[in-house]
Amino acid sequence: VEPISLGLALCGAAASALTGFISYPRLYCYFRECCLQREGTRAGAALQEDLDKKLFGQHLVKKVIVKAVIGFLNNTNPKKPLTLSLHGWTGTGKNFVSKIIAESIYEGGLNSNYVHQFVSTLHFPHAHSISQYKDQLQSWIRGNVSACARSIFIFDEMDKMHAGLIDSIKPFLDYYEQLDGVSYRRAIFIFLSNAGAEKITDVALDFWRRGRKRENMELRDLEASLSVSVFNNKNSGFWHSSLIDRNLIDYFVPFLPLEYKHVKMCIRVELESRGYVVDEEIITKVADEMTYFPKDEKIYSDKGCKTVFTKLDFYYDL
Ligand SMILES: Nc1ncnc2c1ncn2[C@@H]1O[C@H](COP(=O)(O)OP(=O)(O)OP(=O)(O)O)[C@@H](O)[C@H]1O
Repeated sequence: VEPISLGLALCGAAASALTGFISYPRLYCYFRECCLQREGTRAGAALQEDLDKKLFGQHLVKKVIVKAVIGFLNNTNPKKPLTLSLHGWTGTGKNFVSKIIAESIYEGGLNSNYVHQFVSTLHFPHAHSISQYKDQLQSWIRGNVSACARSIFIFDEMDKMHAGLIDSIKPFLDYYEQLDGVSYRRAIFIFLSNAGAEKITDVALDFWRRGRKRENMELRDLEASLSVSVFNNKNSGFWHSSLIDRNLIDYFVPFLPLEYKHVKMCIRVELESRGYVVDEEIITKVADEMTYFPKDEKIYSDKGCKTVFTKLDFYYDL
């Protein structure tokens, strides 16, 4: 074969491979991450499985998240983006659940090019720069949703966000078909916050004191009062926010404070994932080292499952 015809043949092969890639986008996405990579049933199954296996003590969260996210992914014509506001005590799984949602839709999870995380104290630290942050946030979201309709935005530490900043994204969360040629209706916005944690704890404690089972707690026991308390909380990032006022938050998701037995479950999973032998004595020792509230009953871990992992290092270094 002459070099020139070999060259042509190779070009032909490359071209047909390229056409193959273009006409088989799924194949292309097998090698490179794609927007809308995993949808509907596949993403839903992954989400359900991960929540069932990995998330402890949060029956309400499982129920709401599965229903909200799967329903949204299966909807071919959503009227607005999905907006979830996750609330609860520290270490109860808010970041963990957002990671699970991201991983169910994009294999790369939080590292995916289509998943964007904002941390208030890191990305929006200065009160005097709010107007600049508002512009940046809008153009950042516009740019990313133009590139991929199924973009996921996670706003951590909402309670530390300066009041008013989050309202700058209101147009994107509303029921518009398009804004300047961009449709935001397939995007997902997740807000994380400790605001409302006291309210959730009060309801949980009340249940416990009345001898009722935690698992019998229903969303309606919490959701309405949670949204009101977040709206009226000056340190919630949602203080008098038009996002709540205009009902643009689809779900307020309450994370219950974790009990001693849940802390033990977290430790056990961590031991298994590190490949250590599961030693019940160590699990009990680490769980006993955590502090629990309220002062008298000592039911809930005041750091949830946070810090149990570093405590484990101590035992296994000995
Ligand atoms: N309910 C839970 N079930 C299983 N593991 C959990 C749960 N809650 C927390 N964890 C474990 O503890 C770690 C820390 O929790 P996470 O970062 O999700 O807490 P958080 O609610 O976001 O806290 P903060 O409000 O302080 O940001 C998680 O990565 C996970 O390993």
